[in-house]
Amino acid sequence: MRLSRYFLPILKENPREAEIVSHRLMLRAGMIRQQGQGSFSWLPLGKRVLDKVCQIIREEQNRAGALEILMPTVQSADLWRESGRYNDYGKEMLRIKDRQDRDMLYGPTNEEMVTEIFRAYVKSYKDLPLNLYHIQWKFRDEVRPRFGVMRSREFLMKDAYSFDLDFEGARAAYNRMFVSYLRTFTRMGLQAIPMRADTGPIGGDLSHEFIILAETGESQVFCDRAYLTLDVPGANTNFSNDAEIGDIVKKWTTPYAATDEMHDEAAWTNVPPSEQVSARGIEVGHIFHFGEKYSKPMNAKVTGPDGKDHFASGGSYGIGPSRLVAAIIEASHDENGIIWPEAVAPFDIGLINMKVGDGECDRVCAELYAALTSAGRDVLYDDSDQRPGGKFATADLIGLPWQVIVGPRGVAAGEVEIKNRKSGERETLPIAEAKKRLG
Ligand SMILES: Nc1ncnc2c1ncn2[C@@H]1O[C@H](COS(=O)(=O)NC(=O)[C@@H](N)CS)[C@@H](O)[C@H]1O
Repeated sequence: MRLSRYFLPILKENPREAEIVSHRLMLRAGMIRQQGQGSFSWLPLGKRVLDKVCQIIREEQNRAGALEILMPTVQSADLWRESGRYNDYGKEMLRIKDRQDRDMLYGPTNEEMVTEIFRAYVKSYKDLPLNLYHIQWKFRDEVRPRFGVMRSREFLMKDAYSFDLDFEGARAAYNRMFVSYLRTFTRMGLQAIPMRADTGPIGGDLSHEFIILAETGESQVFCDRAYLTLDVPGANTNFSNDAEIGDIVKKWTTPYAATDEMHDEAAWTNVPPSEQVSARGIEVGHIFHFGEKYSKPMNAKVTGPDGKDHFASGGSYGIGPSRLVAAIIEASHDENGIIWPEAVAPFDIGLINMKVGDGECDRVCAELYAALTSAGRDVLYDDSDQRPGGKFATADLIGLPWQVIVGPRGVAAGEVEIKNRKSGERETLPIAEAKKRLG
């Protein structure tokens, strides 16, 4: 992609409304634009990152056996009246009237709707286990939206919903999602720690939040240092083996970890002081087991092996893709800007032409762009008329993992400079070598 043909509204100054670094950098890097309170447009650079985050989530949900669907954002209030949550949900729910004056709402979550889908088709335990998920926009009229997309009113959520015959099956479904989350956040370059959590308006009695440690996090968390070095399940994890998955969950829930709502001071004293980590954290995922909370009032039941009817035992599993974009920046930035982990970077390489219009520089840039692109790399070619200093600042700000710097002196010697954004390491090498190294 040529920068001269892209849409990247970089801000030179720090926007005063941004209180935390991710909000500041997302605005300055031209990734988002605020459209209203807690409501944002995703501009081209931001949308590329959001899509990569969603793709990793999708791959790991599919690996764990969940099936992707897509449900509407606007829901009928009648469904929520069946579960009893229409009144309970409170002021966070955006309530709407349609032209026939029917009560509608902009979905804050989809437990009722997915239960309606389930009860319409699934009648036998032989059709279980079933886990349906979607990646869909939600609206929650947060009393205090802030920190940009970290706590917005309209936000993207992956929400998965499992259905099983009994608690044993539902616990196995919960465990599969738990392990899937460990893999998901690791692939984004994040260290997420599962913590026993409160269940709130979703309900149930078994819940874990997945928290990444960051000093700007809204949650206060306490955990054993052991979590920082546990090895994350590999791509060969057998999600069909309940025992194997259960062992992984046991390993990841034995050392102490709790959010402040669930913190147990007595248990905490059993953790050696040298092993105690008390920090701020960002909740990037939250999983719940809630049994018959929705299937019973909505009469979603299956015939069991005993020939009797059983209300499905359910769970729901949320991840915040739009929040994750901000969380990744909180976890990976420096004073010059964002440092994208390769797996979610909007482009792999920033190609910087220090002297646009110079025949040799233009030629070498075109050659490198063609070679790297045909090698499958996403290249953002800064062919703008900015001065070199401004180009370097932009490249550091938007945080692409690699920069290739093409200058007149270098090309005269048949060389270019490559720079790794994370380490800051620079290396001058022959053009052919650069193609090989980054291609
Ligand atoms: N206001 C918000 N802005 C951005 N992301 C949010 C917001 N509220 C929640 N999220 C993200 O959405 C995830 C899931 O939200 S939740 O309320 O915990 N869970 C649910 O709604 C369940 N229905 C899971 S299917 C959270 O872990 C968080 O990462």
